[in-house]
Amino acid sequence: IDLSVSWLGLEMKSPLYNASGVMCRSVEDLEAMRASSAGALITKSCTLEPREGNPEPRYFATKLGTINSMGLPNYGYQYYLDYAQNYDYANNKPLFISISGMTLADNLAIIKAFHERELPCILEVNLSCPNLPGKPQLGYDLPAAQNALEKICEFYDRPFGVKLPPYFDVSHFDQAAEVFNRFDLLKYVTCINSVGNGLVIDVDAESVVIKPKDGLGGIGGDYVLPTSLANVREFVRRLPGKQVVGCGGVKSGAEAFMHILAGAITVQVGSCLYEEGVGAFDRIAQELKDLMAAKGYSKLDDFRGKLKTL
Ligand SMILES: C=Cc1c(C(=O)O)[nH]c(=O)[nH]c1=O
Repeated sequence: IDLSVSWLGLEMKSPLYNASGVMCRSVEDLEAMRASSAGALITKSCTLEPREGNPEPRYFATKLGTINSMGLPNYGYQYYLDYAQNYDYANNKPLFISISGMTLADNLAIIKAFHERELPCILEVNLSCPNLPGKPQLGYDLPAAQNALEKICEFYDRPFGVKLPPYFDVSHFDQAAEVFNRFDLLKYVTCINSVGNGLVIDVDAESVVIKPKDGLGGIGGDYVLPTSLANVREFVRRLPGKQVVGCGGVKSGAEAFMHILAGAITVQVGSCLYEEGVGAFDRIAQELKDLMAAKGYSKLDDFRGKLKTL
């Protein structure tokens, strides 16, 4: 059973890696990811300056998933640029860098800094952080997203990706795809980021469970699986020549299989990785292999994008 993926001129031994934000803020986290059986690693979205993030508690897990309002805590882009500069690309799994500047100017400055160093890492522009009080998600402001992509593509000349929020209306899939299809160097989209501004309530305490935004936070885990699968399948249909990375609700081989059946090129693990640790990559990969074997598949392309309709 072969789980390898070849895309973006990269080779991955496993389709599984972390969702940005989980196990990727510090060098220790990144080294744990690099030492794991994940097929790649992506850094925590970074800003121009280091950020503490939102007040705690800002993360909570339930039986069905997670809620987070971290508020973009990160060590500032220079920290991740240093890591990317010292990374041994020839002998390691692919490295992705997530970028989420507080303003367009910040995003352009960070991307320029990476561009100047001509590193093999792949940039992923986050259009979907739901947890910055007062900051609308670029992914939900398509003219602004298009403007940002135009400004980036004025100078950035290498393949890159974007991290998308979930969309819930077919007209929005159409409108978003119309923007993304304008940019040849935009080679992939990652669907989805957390489902923004959910509210988890503790009945006993009669209280919210996280402090920021009076309890509102991005939702992940089982709660979001059908939404993430729909976003993957709808963007695969609408973005010819681009790839879609599946993210959302992956906790076993079955969900990884679903994402790939829906057309995902690779699959990210967020909430489950946060709760279980890097062992999740070994377990999920084995479950995926067992599922493939039971179905007579020997490689991912045997079933990728072949979701049947009725
Ligand atoms: C980059 C900020 C994000 C955060 C955060 O740092 O609050 N949480 C998410 O679920 N998704 C994000 O994109």
